[in-house]
Amino acid sequence: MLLRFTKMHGLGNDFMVLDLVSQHAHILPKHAKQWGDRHTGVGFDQLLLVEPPTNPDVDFRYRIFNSDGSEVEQCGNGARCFARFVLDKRLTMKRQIRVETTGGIIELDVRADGQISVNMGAPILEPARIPFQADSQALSYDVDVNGTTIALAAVSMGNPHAVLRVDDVSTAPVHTLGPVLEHHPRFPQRVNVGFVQVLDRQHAKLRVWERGAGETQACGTGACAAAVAAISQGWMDSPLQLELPGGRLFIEWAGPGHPVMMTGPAVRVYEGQVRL
Ligand SMILES: N[C@H](CCC[C@H](N)C(=O)O)C(=O)O
Repeated sequence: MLLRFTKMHGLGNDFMVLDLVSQHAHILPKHAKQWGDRHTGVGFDQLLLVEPPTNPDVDFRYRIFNSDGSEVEQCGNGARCFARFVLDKRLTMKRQIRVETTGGIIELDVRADGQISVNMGAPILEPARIPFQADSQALSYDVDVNGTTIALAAVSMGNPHAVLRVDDVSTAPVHTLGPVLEHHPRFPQRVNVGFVQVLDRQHAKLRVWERGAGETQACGTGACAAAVAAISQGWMDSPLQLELPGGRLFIEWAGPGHPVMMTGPAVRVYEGQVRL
């Protein structure tokens, strides 16, 4: 069967989006891996599935697969593209949308200026729920990597993140330390790895090695996790701007127990069809 899809991106973090409200198909991890290949497939960082809700209190369900085929709990840039998609496809007329993901319920606000604000929920800091192996919760943890001690923050936005402070993102070991930490045994479900360079109290640069996708042009949940780590450790204040290789995200967080608010763009690139 032929399936219609839309190719989209949020600051260069790119997605194949499938409407499984109007279309009916059983998508498997192998499809994400096959279609995610940038030479023999569509090519994307993540595959997003838009489905009817399983919960009467929300408008849709949205599932996320990395290009390595792994299904994950949350995707911030994908959430904005999801909101743009369901409006453009007239799957809803609402501009405030509640959607359930494996990582929890998030609320999206499609603003008149085209930017999309997402209530990403409160960050999870308890090690066991991230999950991250640690004797107790802390703002920063020392992790041994092949005999070298790495200081990092551990934060979940529904999906797990490690955040490291660096002096200069352009020389950060994203492609060497990133994959090693992604697979570190203290992160039993692997981890996304953010490298943040603080510029001042309200501006920073960020690069992210994503679990299951490698370095991406932007990572929404990574930006939220980096903001939580920077504010918690007294490096920065809310609201703040994070400059990623693909562009800027605006983050607000009022502290523990409060939700992280993320605002940014979502862009449609082209429509296509794939054969299942
Ligand atoms: N690679 C992530 C999922 C995509 C997150 C990212 N694209 C975002 O915008 O939040 C993970 O395995 O948890």
